[in-house]
This record gives sequence, C-alpha cells and structure tokens, in this order.
Amino acid sequence: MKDWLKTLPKVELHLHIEGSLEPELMFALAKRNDITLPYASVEEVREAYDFDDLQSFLDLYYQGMAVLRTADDFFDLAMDYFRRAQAEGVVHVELSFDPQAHLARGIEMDVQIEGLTRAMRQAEREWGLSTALIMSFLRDRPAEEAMSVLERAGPYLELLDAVGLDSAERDNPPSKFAEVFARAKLLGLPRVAHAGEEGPAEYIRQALDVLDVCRIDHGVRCLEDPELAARLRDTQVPLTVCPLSNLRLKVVDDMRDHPLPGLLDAGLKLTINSDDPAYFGGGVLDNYLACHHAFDWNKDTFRGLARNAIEVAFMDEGRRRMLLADLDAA
Ligand code: HPA
Ligand SMILES: [Zn+2]
Repeated sequence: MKDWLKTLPKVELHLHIEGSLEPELMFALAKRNDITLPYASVEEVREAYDFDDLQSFLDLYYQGMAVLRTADDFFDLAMDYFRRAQAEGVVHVELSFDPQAHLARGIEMDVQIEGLTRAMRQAEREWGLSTALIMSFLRDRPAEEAMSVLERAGPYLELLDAVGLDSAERDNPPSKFAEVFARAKLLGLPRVAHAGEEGPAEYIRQALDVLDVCRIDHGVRCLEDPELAARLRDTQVPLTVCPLSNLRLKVVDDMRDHPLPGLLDAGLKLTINSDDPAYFGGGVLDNYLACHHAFDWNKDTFRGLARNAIEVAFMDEGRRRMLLADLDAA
C-alpha cells in the first residue's frame, strides 16, 4: 500500500508554506542572515515541537519564520518544500502564506511574493509541479489590518488564486472579517477559511454564510451540528482535512478517534493535506499513510480522496483532465 500511495497523484490544498520550514533550513537561513536562534541544534528544535493546542504551535511557528528576510529566503523555503512534495508523488500544491506575520517584521509584500512566485515557476519547469497561491489573513489581528493588507496586495492580485483565514481560531469568528472577504469577492478572488478546527461548528456556518467561501480548511468539528453536516453533504463544499495536524495539536487524542471515518460516512467531500509538515511530523504522503494505519481504507477510498482534491483545486481545466486520467490509471 505504501508504494501505491506514493505513486497515487496527490494534490495538496492546505499547506502553510511557513509551516514547511524544516529545522535544517531554519539554521541555514539564520546563519545567512546573521540571526541567533534560541536553539543549540536541529535536534533541540525538533524536541521543542511538543504542542498542547493550536496556540502553543503558533507561538513557535511565528518565532521560526523570523529567519525569512529576503526574497531568496522565501524562494529557498518554497523550493525545499516543492522538492520534498514532488518526491512523494504530489503533483499540485496550493500554498498559503501569512503576509501580516512578515510585514510586522518589516518584510515587504513584494519581497514575499517575488520569492514565492519565483519558486512556483521554477518548480513547474523543473518537476512539472503545478501550484496556486493563497494569501491568508491572521484572524487574531484586527480586521482593519487585514483590509489594509488586501489593499497593499493590489499590484499582485493576478498572482493570487484565493484569500484565506488562519491563526488562532477561538474567539475570532469568521464574521469579524465580513467586510474584508466582501472586498475580496468584489476583486474577483475566491475565498477559503479555516473553521471548525478548534472553533465550534458555528464558525463553519459563518464561513459559508458570511465569507462565502468555496472550501473549508479543517472543518472536522462539523459533525457536532447534524444540520450543518447535511448541508455540507448536499452542497459538496470540500473540507481540507489535516489528520497529523489534528493529532499533534490535540484536536484528537489518537488517530483512531479522528472523525474522518464519520465524515466519510456522512458523504462529505474530503481531501487529505499536511497543514504544517515541518511541525506536525510529515507531508501529504505521511498523512495518507497515517490514515492507512488508523482506518485500513482500501485503494478506492484513497483514490476518491485524491480525486476530490483534483476536482476542487485552483488549476486550469486541461491540467485537471490530465491529472484525473492519471488518477484513473493508478
Ligand atoms: O493549523 C493551523 N491552524 C490555524 N492557523 C494556522 N497557521 C498555520 N497553521 C495553522
Ligand atoms: Zn492550516
């Protein structure tokens, strides 16, 4: 099964590129930028990745990304991830980035976007990997700040495939960003949002009704509201589920307690993703393998999950047709 899962053409829809920063690259970039890290070694960094919840992870996530200063740093970060992803059979990556976290450190939007988009073009040339870029707003920061980031992104709108919403979910409901997402819609940008990871099912409802999103990131708490689960089934709004993330952030205590089998039984449109692979113990393939070990799904189930991701990805229709054909041959 492992070899087969590796060859299965997999599409990644939920990846924070800053969360793909492996400790080795963190040290290399710290050296290049003359930054002193609060760790003595790569091993010490990995040992620190023992989280109690989303916030305890976010604290280290924001700290780690401080080594990113120049466009070359963003380029190296993304190339490092694309190299690993394509080697494990990922054929399309939708990466999100958190501009506010970098702007707050004095790193301008053009630096971030230039580095990331240069890596996206190079990955396409080098490995035939297709990519899409999602600009995420930090929900624990004021909505006014998100609005000003959206305005600052004006010159780069053509390079963005969607906007998203991430960071600390509790007490930061989607409704807080109603105006920002309305403006994004007016600008012609598709919208996605994290909801129902640590926050209640009600936040999933708000993401749909107030932000008019086309996908829900995580969404694993939707079964707590049967009416909402039925709505997600009827509309087939996709959920980008990240099993290893849920385990490491203690959304679930054990992979065998993960709601994924229940979500499948409920007829929801599910996809499997990595979220922050450097922090949560693995990439897309590792997430598929974790499901294999916990749920013993058959090939048809995995093929169905991979098909869902291809169907709802931000990609051109020719590429979609080709990947669907590759999938049927797998
Ligand atoms: O898992 C996550 N949840 C919310 N915000 C995030 N930002 C990076 N990773 C995450
Ligand atoms: Zn996420």
